[in-house]
Amino acid sequence: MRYILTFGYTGLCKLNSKYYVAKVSFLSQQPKFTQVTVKRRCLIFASIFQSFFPVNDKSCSKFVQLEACNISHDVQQAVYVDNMAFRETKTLENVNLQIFEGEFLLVIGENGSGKTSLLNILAGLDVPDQGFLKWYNKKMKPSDMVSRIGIVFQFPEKAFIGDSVFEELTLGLDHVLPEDIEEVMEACNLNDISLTTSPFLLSGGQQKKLALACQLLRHPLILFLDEPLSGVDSLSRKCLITIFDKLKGKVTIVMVSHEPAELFLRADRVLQLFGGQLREVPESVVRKAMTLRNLRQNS
Ligand SMILES: Nc1ncnc2c1ncn2[C@@H]1O[C@H](COP(=O)(O)OP(=O)(O)OP(=O)(O)O)[C@@H](O)[C@H]1O
Repeated sequence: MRYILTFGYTGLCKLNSKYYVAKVSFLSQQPKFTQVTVKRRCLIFASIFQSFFPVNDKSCSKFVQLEACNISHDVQQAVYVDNMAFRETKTLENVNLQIFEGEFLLVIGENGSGKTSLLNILAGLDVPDQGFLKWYNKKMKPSDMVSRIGIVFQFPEKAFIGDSVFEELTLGLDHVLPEDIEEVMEACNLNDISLTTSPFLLSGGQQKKLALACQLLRHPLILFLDEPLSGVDSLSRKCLITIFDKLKGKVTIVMVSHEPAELFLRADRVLQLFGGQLREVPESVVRKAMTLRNLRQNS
């Protein structure tokens, strides 16, 4: 079998000598095809792609010939951090961490414990003073990672630059189908918002959902989410959690939260930042915390 794929969830296919991008939607999980000019071929993470769109003769519709090259099955670690310290914020010391492809990692910790600092380093926005960090066993260059990392900041409005919701959603993207926009807006419970509205005029919760919608349109390999549920109402909370459930296992998610009730049992691992170091919260502790919470809610 031959196929060419660009990074992530985007497949390149050939039909009648023309190339098409097969975008596999996070949300509907259906491939959509858009004609493109091929600029480069590169390594793909077949395991991720296949979880969405199993690549075999049956799953490719008749008219799609998936072509050629370079498939890597051995990429397991999305992020590897060795003995890292970040002293600028006086928060992180000797942090060791491996994040696996497709994992949903939840990082908890008190205010000021360094969760955002850690996220910024993992996303390549800050450089540690000590230790090192690599993505995908160095198979991806940091410059390539930039476009493959999605980050939703704690205060996303600080990062908005578009004059309208539409501009914010499509900034830097070549091919955006109107139905893709519609799909993410609906999934993020933003369908009542006009695309011409300024992102700065949205409420805090709407801005958070817009920031996530922007990232979903970009099909990141790793999604970093800083307090995604804070400041959103219960309906939006449910809708965001539904999105996280859909993404789970298909994209690597690193989420920071200090109010993790709904997230505890969804995460594959829960890590706590304490005294500058990361420690794993055992599953038994997570389950006990959830049981106590349920008991309190029901009493
Ligand atoms: N740019 C900066 N320069 C210096 N110190 C900083 C900077 N940013 C954050 N800090 C400090 O680093 C510490 C950790 O901040 P960080 O935002 O990483 O914590 P956090 O766990 O995300 O907190 P919260 O839960 O309140 O969002 C805090 O004491 C903060 O004052």
